[in-house]
Amino acid sequence: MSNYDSLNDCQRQAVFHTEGPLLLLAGAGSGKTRVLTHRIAYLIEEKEVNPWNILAITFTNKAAGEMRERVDQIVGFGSDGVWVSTFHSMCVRILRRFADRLGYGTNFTIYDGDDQKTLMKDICKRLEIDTKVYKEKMFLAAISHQKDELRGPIEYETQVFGDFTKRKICDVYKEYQATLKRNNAMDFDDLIVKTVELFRTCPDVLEYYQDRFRYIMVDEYQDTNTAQFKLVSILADKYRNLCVVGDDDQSIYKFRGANIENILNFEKDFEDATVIKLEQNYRSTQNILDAANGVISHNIGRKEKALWTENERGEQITVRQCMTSFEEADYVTADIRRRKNKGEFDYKDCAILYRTNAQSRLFEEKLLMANIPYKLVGGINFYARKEIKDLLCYLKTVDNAKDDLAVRRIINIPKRGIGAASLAKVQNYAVDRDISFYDALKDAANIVSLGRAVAKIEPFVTFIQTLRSQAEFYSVHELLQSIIDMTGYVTELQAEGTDEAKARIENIDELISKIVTYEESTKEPSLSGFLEEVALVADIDDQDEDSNHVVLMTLHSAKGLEFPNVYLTGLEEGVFPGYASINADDPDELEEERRLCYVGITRAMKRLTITCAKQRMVRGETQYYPISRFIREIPIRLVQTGREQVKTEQPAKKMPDVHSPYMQAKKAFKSKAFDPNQFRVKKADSLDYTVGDQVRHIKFGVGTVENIIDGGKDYEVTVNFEKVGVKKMFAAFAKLKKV
Ligand SMILES: Nc1ncnc2c1ncn2[C@@H]1O[C@H](COP(=O)(O)OP(=O)(O)OP(=O)(O)O)[C@@H](O)[C@H]1O
Ligand SMILES: [Mg+2]
Repeated sequence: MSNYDSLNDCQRQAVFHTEGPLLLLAGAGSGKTRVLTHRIAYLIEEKEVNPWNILAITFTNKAAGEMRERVDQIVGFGSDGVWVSTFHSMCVRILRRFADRLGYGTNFTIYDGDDQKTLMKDICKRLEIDTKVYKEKMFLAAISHQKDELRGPIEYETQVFGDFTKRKICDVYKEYQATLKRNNAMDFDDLIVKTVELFRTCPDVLEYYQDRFRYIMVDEYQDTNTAQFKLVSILADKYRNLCVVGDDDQSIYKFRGANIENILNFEKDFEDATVIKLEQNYRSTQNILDAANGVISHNIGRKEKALWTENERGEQITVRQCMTSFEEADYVTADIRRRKNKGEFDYKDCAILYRTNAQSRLFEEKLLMANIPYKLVGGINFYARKEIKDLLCYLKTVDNAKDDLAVRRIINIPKRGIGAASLAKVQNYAVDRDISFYDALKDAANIVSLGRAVAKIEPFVTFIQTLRSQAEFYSVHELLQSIIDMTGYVTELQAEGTDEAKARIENIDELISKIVTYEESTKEPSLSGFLEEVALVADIDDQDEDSNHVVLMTLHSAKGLEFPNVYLTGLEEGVFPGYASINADDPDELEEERRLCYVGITRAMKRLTITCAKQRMVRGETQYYPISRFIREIPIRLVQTGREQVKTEQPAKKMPDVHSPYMQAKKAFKSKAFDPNQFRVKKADSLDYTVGDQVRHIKFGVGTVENIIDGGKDYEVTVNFEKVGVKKMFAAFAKLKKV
C-alpha cells in the first residue's frame, strides 16, 4: 500500500480522479510528475487496473527511466506491464509490429539528423537543385514543420498555389518521402506521422491499442506538437481517460513545432475535462521561487498562476557580472570547488546551465584543469563518432540492407576500389527499377556499363551475405567482432598507431561493452532491437546517474530536472535573450526566451547563482554585452552581487592578483591572439616532479613527464599518458602527483 498521505489535497484529488479527461495545469516544482507516478500506483493498487492497460508518456528517455523507477518503488512488483515511454519510442514499438500495414518492412531503419542530411544532399543532386540558393537544411526544416502539423506531400501541395519556393519544397518533400520508403526508413518525425496514419487507416489496429491503453497520461504536455496531440486524442477517443500535466509557463519547444495552444485549448477539445491546479512548490526556496515569479510575470500571454512555498526563504540569489567569459567560467568553477570543500554541496548537486551548446567549452576547460569531474549532456555524442558510425552502418546493412545510406557508407570500408562513377551507375540502376541500392549491387552482373567494376562489387555482396548468415546464429557482439575481424578495422587502426587511432580503438571497445550490456539487460536481445535502442538515445540520456560529477547542459535539456545548486550562466542581452528574439517581429519569441529563463531558475532547489560577462568571444571576435533584462526583472531585494565572497574565497597566495591578468586579457582580446591559459597563476610551491618522472592525473591516469616549461605565471607540463597520449597542461591546475 503506497502512502498517499505524502500528497497535498489538490495532488490527491488529481491522483484519485481516474475516469474522464483531466488537465493538471501547474507551475514548476509543484509535483506534477510526482502526481503522475502516484496516479499509476493508485490505478494498479486501488482500482485494480491491469498495468498492461496503462500508458505514460514522458519527454525524454531519461524521464521515462526515472518514472519507471519511481513507479516500481511505489507499486513494488507488477508494474512491468505499464508502458512508460517517450512519444518516439512508443511509436517505434507500435510500428515495429504494424509498419507492414503501411507498406514498410517492420525492420525499418530510423534515420538520424546526419542520415537525413546525406539523403537530402542526394535528392538535391538528383533534382538538380542549386544548394547555394536552396539549402538542404531549409528543405529539412520545412519538411519537418509540415510533419509536425501532420501534412504529407499531398496535403502540402494544396497550399503551394503559385509560390515558387513552396513548389520546390513540395517536389523535394515528395522525393524525400518516396526515397525513405524505398530505403525502408523513417526519420524521427515520421515515427509520429506514420503511427497516426496507421491508426487512421487501420481501424482494427487502432481499436487494439485503444483497448489496450485505457488510461493514458502525458507529462510535459505543454511541449507536444499538433501531431503528438492528435496521436493521443485518437488513442484516448474510446475511453477518454486521458490525463495531461503541464505548465504553460514552461513551453520552450515552439521552434520545434510545439503548440502551446494544445494546453490552453485542452478544455475546448475535451469539454468535460476536469481542471486541477497545483500552487504549492516543494522544490525551491522562497527566494528562488520569488525570482522565478518576478521574471515570468513579465510575460503577457499566460494563465495567471500563484506559486507559493512553505520552504525556508533561503539564501539570496547571487548575481555576478564578470569581466570576461573566461572569468565567468573561473568564477563558477571556483565556487563549485569551494562549496564542495566546505561540504556544502557534492559535485553531483551542481548544474551549470547555458543557452547554447557552444557555451559549454569554457566551462569544460576550466573544470578539466581544476580536476573537477563533470558530465556534458548533449555535446559530441558518442554515436556521432566516425568509427562508431562505420560499425553501426555495417550492423545496419546486415540487419536491413534496404538502408541505402548505410550500405553506401561502408562499401569502401575497407577500401575496395569501387569508384564514384561505378556507384553512380548502380544508383541509377536502382532508381530506374525502384529497388534498393543493395539489391542493385546484387544485380551488378546485369549492369552492363559497370564493366570490370563488377569484379570489385561482387566480393562485397558475398561478404554481406556471409555476415547475414552469421547473424542467424551469432549474438550481436559476436557479429560485431566478426565484422571487425573480417574487415580488419581495428588491425588497420593499430597499424596507424597514432593517439587518435588509439582513442578510436577505445571507442570501439566501448561499443562492444555497450552491446554486451544491452544483451545482458534485455530479455530477447536482437540486432534490430540493439540498433533501435541506439537510434533512440537522446543526448540527455548520456547522463550517468551513479557517479559524482557536475552536470553541464543547455536550458532545454534541463527541463523537468532539479539540482540543489544551479549556475545560470551567460545572462546577457544578445546571448540570453538572444539577438534574434530581441529583434524578432513576433513578441512571443522574447516570451519564449523568458519561459526558458523561468525553467532555468526553477531547476534550483537551495542555491541559485546567475552570471554574465561584459565581454565574450564570438567567432574569434570580442563582443561587448549588457546585462540581460531577465536579471533586471528579478526583484532587487532577492539579489546579492557576491563580489566580497569571491575575493575572500581565493587564497591570496595562489591568486595574488586576480584582476590584472584580466586587464591583460582584455588587451589580448583585441589582438585576437588570446590564450586564456596565458593568464593562469603560478603555483607558489615548486614542482615535486621533473622530466622523466611518472605522474598521475585524476582523469588521464598515469603518464611520463616529457617536458616542463616555465611560463612565468605557471609551468606548462607535457605529459605522455599511457591511456590518452600526449597532453600539455598547466601545473597549478593539473595537480599531477608523482608516483
Ligand atoms: N506533496 C509533496 N510533499 C513533499 N515533496 C513533494 C510533494 N510534491 C512534490 N514534492 C517534491 O517536489 C519536487 C518537485 O516535484 P516534481 O518534479 O514532481 O514537480 P513538477 O511539477 O513535475 O516540476 P517541473 O515543472 O519542473 O517538471 C520533487 O522533489 C518532489 O519529490
Ligand atoms: Mg515534472
